[in-house]
Amino acid sequence: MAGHLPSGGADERPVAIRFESVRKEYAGSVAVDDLSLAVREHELLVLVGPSGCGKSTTLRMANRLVEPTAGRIVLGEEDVTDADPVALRRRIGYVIQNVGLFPHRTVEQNVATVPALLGWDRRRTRDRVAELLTLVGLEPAQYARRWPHELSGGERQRVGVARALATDPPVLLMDEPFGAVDPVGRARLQQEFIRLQRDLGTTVMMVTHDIDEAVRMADRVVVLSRGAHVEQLAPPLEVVARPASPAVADLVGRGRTARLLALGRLEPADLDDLPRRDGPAATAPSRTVRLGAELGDVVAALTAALDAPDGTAVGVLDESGRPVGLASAGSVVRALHRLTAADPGPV
Ligand SMILES: Nc1ncnc2c1ncn2[C@@H]1O[C@H](COP(=O)(O)OP(=O)(O)OP(=O)(O)O)[C@@H](O)[C@H]1O
Repeated sequence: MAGHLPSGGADERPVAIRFESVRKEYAGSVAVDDLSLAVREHELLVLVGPSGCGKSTTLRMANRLVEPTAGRIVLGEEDVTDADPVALRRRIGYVIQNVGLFPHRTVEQNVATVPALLGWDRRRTRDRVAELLTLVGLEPAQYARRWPHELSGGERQRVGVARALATDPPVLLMDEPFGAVDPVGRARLQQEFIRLQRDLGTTVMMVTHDIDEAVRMADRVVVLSRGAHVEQLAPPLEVVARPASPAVADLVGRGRTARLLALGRLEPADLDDLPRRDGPAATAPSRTVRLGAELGDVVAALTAALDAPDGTAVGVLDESGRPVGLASAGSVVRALHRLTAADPGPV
């Protein structure tokens, strides 16, 4: 799912938000020590790290809900510390856990919060609300007049996203946006949100403490440790395959193989050769996968093939459906070695 930006391409894009040597102290204790970080336009950047490492503080400094003690935050060309905080927050969408919908306003009124502040006329507001509710998968006729307490957790979260997107802000900040949603609803919301974000091209900076959510959603992951110290900033597969420090390895450690299987893909170097035509008669495997398939899908195909007479390998087809080799358990292990090698080239 992740990694839709061209390899390395994120670094060539213009910067949407830049943190320059940012520091935040609370009554003498340091929440963010010395953070420098650039969020590129249109990217979905996810901050992940243990509780108390400074993720929320970092996010909240971008829209001036928290004032930095030192350093600069630049939004596009503009120093955020010079911006009027209220005007700034209208330009930056913000979604938090449990959404913070206004309980005594309907769904429609909640989504229309910022348009109302901006003095949009009724018709424009109503059209935009309908458009946004449709965008986040809530049928306007069914949902616009409901109250927040008449919604499920996932539906509330969708309304929160619609509200944050009401004026089509170029930048969206999200703090544990799906934290209160059950695991099944959460996975669906994540997928839908990624699609929405790509369609709209919104730059998103998101905070989570869930490494799985981070690697599933991010274009790039920032792993933080105490004081918002950057342990690693890289695409998801790189973080999982080659943790840059013991702290990252610790975060990724449990379930790392499963994550590699979800993120890694089958490449030509992983394959077993096709049986030679003049060799012992071999039946073509009945199951096949595509070159470039997720390793997890290769494992699933191998597992399903176990009952077949030729059960230790599956055929591999290229884009045009031509057989190019076989994939066995050995292929999967080779792929894992390749991905986690010290210098595997671009991933
Ligand atoms: N308003 C505040 N006053 C004093 N200390 C604060 C305040 N807000 C945060 N802190 C402290 O700053 C540090 C970083 O907090 P922050 O909320 O940014 O962490 P976090 O990584 O988002 O944590 P979590 O995942 O638990 O939400 C913590 O030690 C916290 O106790």
